[in-house]
Amino acid sequence: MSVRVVARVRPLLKSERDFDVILRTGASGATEAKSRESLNDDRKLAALRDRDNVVRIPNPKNEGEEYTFQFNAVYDADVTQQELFDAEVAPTIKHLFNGFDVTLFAYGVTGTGKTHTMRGGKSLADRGVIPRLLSGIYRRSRKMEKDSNGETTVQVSLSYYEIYNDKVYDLFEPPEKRTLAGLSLRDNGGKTVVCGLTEKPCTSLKEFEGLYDQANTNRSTSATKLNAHSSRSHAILGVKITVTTPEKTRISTASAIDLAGSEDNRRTENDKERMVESASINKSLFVLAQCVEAITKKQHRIPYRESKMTRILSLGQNNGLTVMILNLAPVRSYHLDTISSLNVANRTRKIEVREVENDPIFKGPARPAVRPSLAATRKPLQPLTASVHVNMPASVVKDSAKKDEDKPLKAFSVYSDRSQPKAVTQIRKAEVSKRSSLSSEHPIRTLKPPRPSFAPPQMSYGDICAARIEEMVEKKVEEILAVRAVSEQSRQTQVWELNEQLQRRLEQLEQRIEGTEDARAEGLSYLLMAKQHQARGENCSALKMYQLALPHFPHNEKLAAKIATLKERIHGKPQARQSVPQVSPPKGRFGSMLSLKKEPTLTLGKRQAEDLYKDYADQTGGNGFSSDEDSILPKPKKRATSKSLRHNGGDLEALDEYEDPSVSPRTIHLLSIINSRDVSQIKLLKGVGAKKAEAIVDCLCEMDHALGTGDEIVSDQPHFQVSSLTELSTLKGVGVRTVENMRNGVLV
Ligand SMILES: Nc1ncnc2c1ncn2[C@@H]1O[C@H](COP(=O)(O)OP(=O)(O)OP(=O)(O)O)[C@@H](O)[C@H]1O
Repeated sequence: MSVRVVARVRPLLKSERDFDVILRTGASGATEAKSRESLNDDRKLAALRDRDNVVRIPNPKNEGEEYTFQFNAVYDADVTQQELFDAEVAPTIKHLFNGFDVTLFAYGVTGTGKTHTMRGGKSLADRGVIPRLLSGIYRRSRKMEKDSNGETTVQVSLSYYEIYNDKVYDLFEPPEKRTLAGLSLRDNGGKTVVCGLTEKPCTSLKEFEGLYDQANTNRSTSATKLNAHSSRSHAILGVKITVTTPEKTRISTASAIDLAGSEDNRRTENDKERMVESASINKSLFVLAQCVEAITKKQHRIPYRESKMTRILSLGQNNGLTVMILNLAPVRSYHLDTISSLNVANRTRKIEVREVENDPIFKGPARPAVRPSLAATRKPLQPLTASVHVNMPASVVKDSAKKDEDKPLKAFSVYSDRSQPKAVTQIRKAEVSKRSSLSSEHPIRTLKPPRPSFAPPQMSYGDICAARIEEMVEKKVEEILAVRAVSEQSRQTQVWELNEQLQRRLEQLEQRIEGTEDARAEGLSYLLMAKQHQARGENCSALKMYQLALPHFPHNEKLAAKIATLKERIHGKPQARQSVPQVSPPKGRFGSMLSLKKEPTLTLGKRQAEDLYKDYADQTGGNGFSSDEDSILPKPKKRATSKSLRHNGGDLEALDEYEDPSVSPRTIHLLSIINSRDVSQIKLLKGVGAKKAEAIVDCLCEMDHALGTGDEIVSDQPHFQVSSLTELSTLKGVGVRTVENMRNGVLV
């Protein structure tokens, strides 16, 4: 069965206008919605399913031409949360209880309604797929338990985690418990599992709502220009259902995935932190698209392992049912992104998923464990006489049937591979010819010469009655099959052992390369950001990003050349350099907060530096800085000024080697944590507690105010960024020792 792909077009947002709509669906919108209102529930559902399942969008290069994409279903803006759930998700619940895994995931560009579809709003009507799914699961559980008079029990447990910047974090754990590396992944019997994930039993919908809401506060979301509550991570909710009857236990899992949306950073105007997230989101979605392409083209290598999200989603590898909800925005500003989403979804539709239910666990005496792949190719061998009869003349069959009545039933049940019946066929042939020879009284010499092991050479067939021969052959067959079964078993054991060894080796290798991969991904993120800065003409920021990328690609001549060209270009424009000293913070109070060895504005883009300079010039009546610089810049709080410039001596020299942030990935990582201003992350650094972390963030905020970039969310201006360890060591509450400690504790 293929992945079921359904498209959902969201309504226009307040800021969008009717005439910008470019997407057309087969259904005729509002009129159809009205006509559906008059129908009862079942017919409504049927009407929804019968709609024309196409999405039409103009060719961006030729508006007169239209592309048409067909999906399993298409839902317009007028389709309610309830209708979507009833049509697409409710039918999967019964499969879930029959032992099938179910995967539901929302895919689309940022701001197209994925979170609205999966989580939804607070009101009853607005609830999304996830709470409705849980409600359906609990309803069915109660019914099953009631109908079986309590003999069947259903247990539900939840896991919830996010993949943020390609690291896995447990959403049931508070953010301060997170480690920098996140949770690791492991392959377990063909499924990817997250190690150390919390699994919470959950007995009612109310309990679920409490857990889910609480966990969502731990999820990484932020405001971007395209979505005020943009998901910055992929969120995966696992609902494990254990159905226990007196005979067996069945476990199945529903995975509901709200993917982060791809972002066109020419439109988002993201800052550095959002850019890093965005690069990671875009990369994982790009890998997903590559996987989809590779699967549909039946390529040997599917790049699942290139991103944690694709590894977990395992599209086309997971058994059970998979539903992809493609979220679409109907307006022109999404034109190219919409076409690219439509293309990916269209390919996904062709991916075949094995509709295999999970094996039940039987109660009572242990049954022989048969691997599913073997079980599929093996079948119990019929008692030999039965197979012999198939090829025998009717008269002989009758005769022997009579004899069979007197014989005890054959109790053996040997399993054999389908590819092995050769031996049986041979014997069968011999049997048939023997029998026919016996019945037609043909001379014995027409028989194939008997193998020595079957009958002693001195034995004369003439002396042996048919029953005796049959008995001997059966005995021999049993012996051979028993030997085969044993050798097959030991072969299987060897294969399993080998597989396990390979698996272990693979895990070790993965652990080893994971560090390298992470570093590489980080390097790529910097490159991406550098390109974006350069495209916007922000050469200083671009240079900085290229320099940050350099340690990840140390022998890349092209990169080195790019950095050199950029440097030349920047130095060739003296006004940028000239502007820098003018915006550098005044000495005195402000200067005591930071080392002025490196001007803070160097961490800002050139354009911002110039803007900043203009701001200051305006305030001083166009004369640039006044003589009393303290009166130009807002005065920082007193406590931030107490830091003395104590780094003139040897301590700082120890850090000098790190002055250039491109020197070590460890330094870059440490600075990125500091610049994230996330107290929960900073306090986890070695030698830093909650108080110190808060003091650091306060100090950085004061720097923003001092530089006029304090309005974090609204302002397009960048925050003050710490760009070197020396600079870090001069922040309030941080000394050289602390910096060394922090740096030593960072794992990269
Ligand atoms: N079907 C819908 N009906 C009403 N409002 C919707 C619908 N779909 C989306 N919206 C609104 O559109 C906005 C963006 O939706 P949402 O946050 O779900 O997007 P998203 O795809 O999850 O974005 P991101 O990838 O950035 O997280 C929200 O204000 C949401 O309420």
